[in-house]
Amino acid sequence: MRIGVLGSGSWGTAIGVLLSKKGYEVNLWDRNSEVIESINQTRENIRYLPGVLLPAGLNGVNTIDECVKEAEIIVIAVPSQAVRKVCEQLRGLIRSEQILVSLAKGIEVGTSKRMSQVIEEYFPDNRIAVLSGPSHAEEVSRDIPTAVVVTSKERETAECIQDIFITPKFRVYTNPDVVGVEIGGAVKNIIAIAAGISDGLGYGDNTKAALMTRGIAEIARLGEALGAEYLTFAGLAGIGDLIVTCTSIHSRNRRAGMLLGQGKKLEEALAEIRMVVEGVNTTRSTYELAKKLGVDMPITSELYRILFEGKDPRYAVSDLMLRSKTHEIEEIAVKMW
Ligand SMILES: NC(=O)C1=CN([C@@H]2O[C@H](COP(=O)(O)OP(=O)(O)OC[C@H]3O[C@@H](n4cnc5c(N)ncnc54)[C@H](OP(=O)(O)O)[C@@H]3O)[C@@H](O)[C@H]2O)C=CC1
Ligand SMILES: O=C(CO)COP(=O)(O)O
Repeated sequence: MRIGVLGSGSWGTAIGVLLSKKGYEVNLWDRNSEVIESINQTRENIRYLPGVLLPAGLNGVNTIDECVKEAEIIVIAVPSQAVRKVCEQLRGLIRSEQILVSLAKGIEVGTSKRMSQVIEEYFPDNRIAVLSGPSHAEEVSRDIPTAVVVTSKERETAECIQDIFITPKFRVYTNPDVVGVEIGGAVKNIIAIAAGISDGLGYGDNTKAALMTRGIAEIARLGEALGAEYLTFAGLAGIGDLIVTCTSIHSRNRRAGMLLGQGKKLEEALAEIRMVVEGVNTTRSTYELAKKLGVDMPITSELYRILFEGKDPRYAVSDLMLRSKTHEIEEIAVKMW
């Protein structure tokens, strides 16, 4: 089987390593031909995944056409705001029997669309799957045990991708809740920036636990308003990914937050990280979406003010603490009192 991976950033490369180690022939494309040349010559992605040997079955290619032409599976591994641009480039190159797998975790700015919705706009006749969950590229590429989830509208598509991606070190579960899996994967990045800010300000474990727990509450509120199943947020794409992103040294979202908490400006933080920090754009799109749907998302709203209106993070924390007092879980309060 041949698989085409679009985007040789850290995640595209790590997934390329996993699939080629499993014996598939993997073509890896990137818009930057120097990266591809360097990958083919040195067998390492020095910029995005240093220290990981790229197997011989992982082949860098220079054109998107060459990458997808003979592939049965096409993996889209670019940042979320670039998914539409890549779909534009794929127009006329895709056959209806090819399965498209989205790895991007974000919500599109301007349309508030999930990534599978963007892809479906361009390729309505193709089967589409989404792979998500707690999975840092630095660990997956080094065979560190990881568990993720794959979702699709069709059970067969999810199970097909499960079979292709699963390894003894990369356990893949299926979940039919496309909305829940995509919302969990996208919105946890907002909470991870907030958790990083808390660390950068020198706050403690209590603060972070509060942010994570109240964070999953607002993620689930948004998800349910969009039709997701509440229990998905108790799973790998929900609390699982939230835990790893809020606590890992590998998380770019958390690291960006730490720099903001230490007093850096957003532009300075992003320039220092030099990789995508999905939570920034997703804060904008989620803030707009929550406003439109009338969903209360206090952490997202405060982060929006910090990122885009220059609010001092310390005032944001105290404004969160001083909100009017309320029940922890409204449904339980109504049921039991
Ligand atoms: N890294 C991880 O551990 C994980 C990441 N993800 C998700 O995967 C997605 C990709 O992230 P990741 O690989 O980490 O990002 P990186 O920042 O590591 O790499 C992004 C890659 O996408 C390329 N790119 C950026 N814009 C475009 C564009 N318009 N057209 C084509 N290529 C483009 C970049 O090219 P260039 O160098 O030229 O800018 C780079 O090769 C994100 O949504 C992320 O949330 C999900 C799970 C784990
Ligand atoms: O989604 C991820 C891990 O599951 C990657 O998170 P970061 O983009 O914050 O590094």
